[in-house]
Amino acid sequence: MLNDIIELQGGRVIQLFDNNKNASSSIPGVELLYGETEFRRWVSELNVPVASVFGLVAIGGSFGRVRNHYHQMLKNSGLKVPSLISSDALVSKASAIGNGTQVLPNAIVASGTRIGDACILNHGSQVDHECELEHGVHLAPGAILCGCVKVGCRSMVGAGATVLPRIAIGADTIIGAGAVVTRDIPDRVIAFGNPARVVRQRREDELGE
Ligand SMILES: CC(=O)SCCNC(=O)CCNC(=O)[C@H](O)C(C)(C)COP(=O)(O)OP(=O)(O)OC[C@H]1O[C@@H](n2cnc3c(N)ncnc32)[C@H](O)[C@@H]1OP(=O)(O)O
Repeated sequence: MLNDIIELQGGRVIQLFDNNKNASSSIPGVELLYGETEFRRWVSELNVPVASVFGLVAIGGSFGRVRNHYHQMLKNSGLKVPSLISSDALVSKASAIGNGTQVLPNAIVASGTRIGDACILNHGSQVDHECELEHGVHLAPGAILCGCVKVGCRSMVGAGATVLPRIAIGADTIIGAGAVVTRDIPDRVIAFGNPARVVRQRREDELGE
């Protein structure tokens, strides 16, 4: 989908990178290189100014920490890391969206919201007035944040979950798909159900590198 949005906006993907040696290119005609060393070599051999090339991290799921890491790596390499907003999303001019954040088709962002860097607002997600999302948050498809909700760094709100007004969700937390969140949820836990209850802590190895 990111490639579709990029092409619709007149851009073109020229290179893909992955850490997984078994991965293959998802875009016909676009080469896939592996690992950070290859990335740095590619940047050093660019025959255009590095700041004229855009970079984006395409890592979803609950890997906010990994997404933030590579977002920072792209920025440190000198690439431009803009937000990518689908023309089929509805984003209030009175909202602030951070670098590297991706807003996919049918997402809605209301006025007075503040969204950090390297976030994903997936298809059909809704962020109502005056919400605050820290860096690396992922709203899965159809997740709904009512007004004045806060979501901490790297947390994920699962598909179709609803978070009631003025609720605060901590950092590195996952709200399970379909949950209805009626109370504040702390850092680094998994919570789901209606009403959502904390089910367990997240282990270090679940947070990514
Ligand atoms: C484009 C995209 O696809 S973006 C990605 C979108 N992905 C999502 O929205 C997924 C969000 N993740 C979830 O909802 C996951 O199920 C998690 C994170 C809540 C799983 O948490 P875990 O602690 O690992 O739970 P686990 O999978 O071991 O399941 C434990 C029990 O909870 C139940 N359970 C798991 N998730 C949920 C849920 N969201 N709501 C209700 N019950 C659930 C399971 O059925 C299982 O029940 P059982 O013990 O009776 O068999």
